[in-house]
Amino acid sequence: MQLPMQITAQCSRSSLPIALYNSKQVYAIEQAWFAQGYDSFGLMQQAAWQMAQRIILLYQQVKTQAKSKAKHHNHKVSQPSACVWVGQGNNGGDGWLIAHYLQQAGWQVQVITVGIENDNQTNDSQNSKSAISDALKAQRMALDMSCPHQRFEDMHQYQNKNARLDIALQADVYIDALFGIGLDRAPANSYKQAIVSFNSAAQQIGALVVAVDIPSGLVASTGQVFEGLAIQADITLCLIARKFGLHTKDGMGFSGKVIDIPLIPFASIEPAAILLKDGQHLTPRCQNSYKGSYGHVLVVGGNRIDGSQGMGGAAILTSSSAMATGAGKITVACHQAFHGALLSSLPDAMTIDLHEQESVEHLIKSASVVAIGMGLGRDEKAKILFTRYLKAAIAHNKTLIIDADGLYHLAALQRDKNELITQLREYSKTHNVCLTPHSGEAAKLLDKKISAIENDRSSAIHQCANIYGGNWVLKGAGSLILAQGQLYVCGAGNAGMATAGMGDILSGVVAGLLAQQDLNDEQNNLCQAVVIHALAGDMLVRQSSYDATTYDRISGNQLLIGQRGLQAQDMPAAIRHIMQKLTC
Ligand SMILES: NC(=O)C1=CN([C@@H]2O[C@H](COP(=O)(O)OP(=O)(O)OC[C@H]3O[C@@H](n4cnc5c(N)ncnc54)[C@H](O)[C@@H]3O)[C@@H](O)[C@H]2O)[C@H](O)CC1
Ligand SMILES: [K+]
Repeated sequence: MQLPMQITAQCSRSSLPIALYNSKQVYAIEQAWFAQGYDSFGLMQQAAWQMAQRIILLYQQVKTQAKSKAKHHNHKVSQPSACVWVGQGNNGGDGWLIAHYLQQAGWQVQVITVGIENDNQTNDSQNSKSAISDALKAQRMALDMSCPHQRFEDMHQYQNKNARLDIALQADVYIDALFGIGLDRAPANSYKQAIVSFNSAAQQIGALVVAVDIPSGLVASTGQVFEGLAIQADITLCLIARKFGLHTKDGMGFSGKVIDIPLIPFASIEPAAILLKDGQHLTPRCQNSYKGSYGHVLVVGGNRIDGSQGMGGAAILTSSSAMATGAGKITVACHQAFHGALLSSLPDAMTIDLHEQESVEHLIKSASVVAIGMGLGRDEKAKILFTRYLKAAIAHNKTLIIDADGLYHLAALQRDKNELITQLREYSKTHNVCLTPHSGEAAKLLDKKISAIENDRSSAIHQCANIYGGNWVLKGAGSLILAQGQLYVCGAGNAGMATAGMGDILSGVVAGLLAQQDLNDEQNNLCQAVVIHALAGDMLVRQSSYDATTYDRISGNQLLIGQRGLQAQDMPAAIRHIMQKLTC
C-alpha cells in the first residue's frame, strides 16, 4: 500500500544511529523489567493499548489520503474494521488485546486464531490465575467481550487457498500477531498456510497491513525468512527495542515502515548492532593544501589471464570512485592491455604494469593506501602477485583494502595454513585493514556454504574478523560492517546495487576516503565509506529511506535511473554529489 506522507513522517528517520537488538537481548530487557516487580501482563496490556491507538491513527491517515485522492466523496461513514491473526504465544496475546481495544473503540473486529487446536483451550482448566499465561489472559479478556473469532483451520481458506474470500476476512486493516521474537524455525502446516492466506487476502482487499513487533516469518535475530515466506507488512510496530533482523537480509523487504513503540526504559544492554542512518559531516578543505594532503591510492588489479578478455573494468571502476571520493592521486597497477582504456576514462590516473613486480613494490612504498584484488584473477600467477604485493604493503605499513580476487587468494592462503594470515591478523591490530566480501566470498573465506553465511550474517562477519583480523563489510541487503569490534548495519542502499562492479566501486570509496588525511577518524572510516556508497546508489534511483530533501533528489527533467539498469559506472558522479552534500 502507498502510505501517506504523514505516516512515513512518523517512522523513525532521525539521523542519529539506532541501536539494534536480537531476540535474546529483548527477552533479557523484558525479564529485567519484570524482575523489578512490574507485571508482564501489564506490559502486554500497555503494548497492545499503544498499538491499538497507533493503528486507529494510521487508519485515519490512510482514509484521509484516500478521500483526498477520490474523485467523488463518499460521505457514508463506515465502521472501520480489523482482521487480527493471532498465534499461540505472547505476540498472539498482543493481538487479542489489540482486537479487544479496537472493539472498545467501536471497530468491527474479527480474530483469526492459528495453531490453536480448539476453543476449549480458552476455557483453560488451570484454575490458579497465576498459572494462566499472559497470552491466555489476553485471549480470555477479549472473549469476555465476545470478540468475534474463528479458527483458521476451520476456514475454507485453509483447505483451499484459492477459495473465494470468506466475508470474515473483509477488513480495512490486517493485523499480524502470529509470531514475534519467538519465531525460531520455518513456519509449517497451518502457520505456513496462514501466512500465505493472510498476504493474499490483504493484497486482494487492499488492506493496510500492520505487523505486531516484527512481520511473522522473519527471524528477529538474523533477518532470515524461510522459503521467502513472511507477512508482507506496510507498517511494523516495533516493541521495546528495534530488532536487528528488521534491517538486514530479508528484513527490509517485509517490514515496511518501522514505527517504534518503546514501552519500557532500559540502558545497560550492549546492542547487537548500530543502524547507520546517515553520513558524518565532512570538514571543508583548507585553502592551503595540495594533492599530497589527500593521499595517493594504488589500485592493484585489472589483470588479463592468458587468452581471457581480462578484467580491466574492475580496476577502472575502483579508481574512478576513489577519485570521486576525493583521493589526491591515483595509480593503477593493471595489465598494460588496459592502460589505454583506463586513461581514456580516467586521464588523471597514472598507470604501471601489474606484472612489473619490482616497480609495483617500489610504488607501494610511496602510496598511502593499497587497494588490491579487483579483477586480479585467480590463477597461480595472480596468487604470486597477490602474496608478494600484500607482503610489501605490510612491510611498508600501508592501509589496505582487500576485495574480490584478493579475498579468493586470502581464503586459499588460510586453507594452506600460510603464515601470511597470522601476519595479516597481527598487522591489522595496529594498521587499517579493510576487507569487503559479499556472501559468496565470505563462504570461501570461512570454507562454508553460502546458505550458512546468509542464515546468520552477524556470526559470519565476526568469524571472518576472528580468523583474518581487520575491519569488515559483509555486503548485501543491509550490509554489515564490523569495525573495531562494533557491528553496524547500513540502513541505506537498494536492490539496484546488486549489479556487477558495485563492489569495485565500494573498494574505491573506502580507499579514496581513507587516503584523505585531512579528515578525522569520525569522518574517514569504513562505516562512512559504506554509507556514502549506499546513499549514492539510493540517490541515483531517487529513493532513499532518508528524507529526500537531505540529498536533493536530482530535480528537473533529468533522465530517471531505476533499480533496473543502475550501473556501477553511474556511481562516481553520485558519489561526488554525496561528498559535496556531506561537506556543505
Ligand atoms: N509480557 C511479555 O513478555 C511481552 C511480550 N510481548 C510480545 O511477545 C512476543 C514474544 O512472545 P513469545 O511468546 O516469546 O513468542 P512468539 O509469540 O513470537 O512465538 C510464539 C511461540 O511459537 C513457537 N514457535 C517459534 N517458531 C515457530 C514456528 N515456526 N512454528 C510454530 N511455533 C513456533 C515458539 O515456541 C514461541 O514461543 C513479542 O514479539 C511481543 O510481541 C510484548 O513485547 C509485550 C510484553
Ligand atoms: K507479528
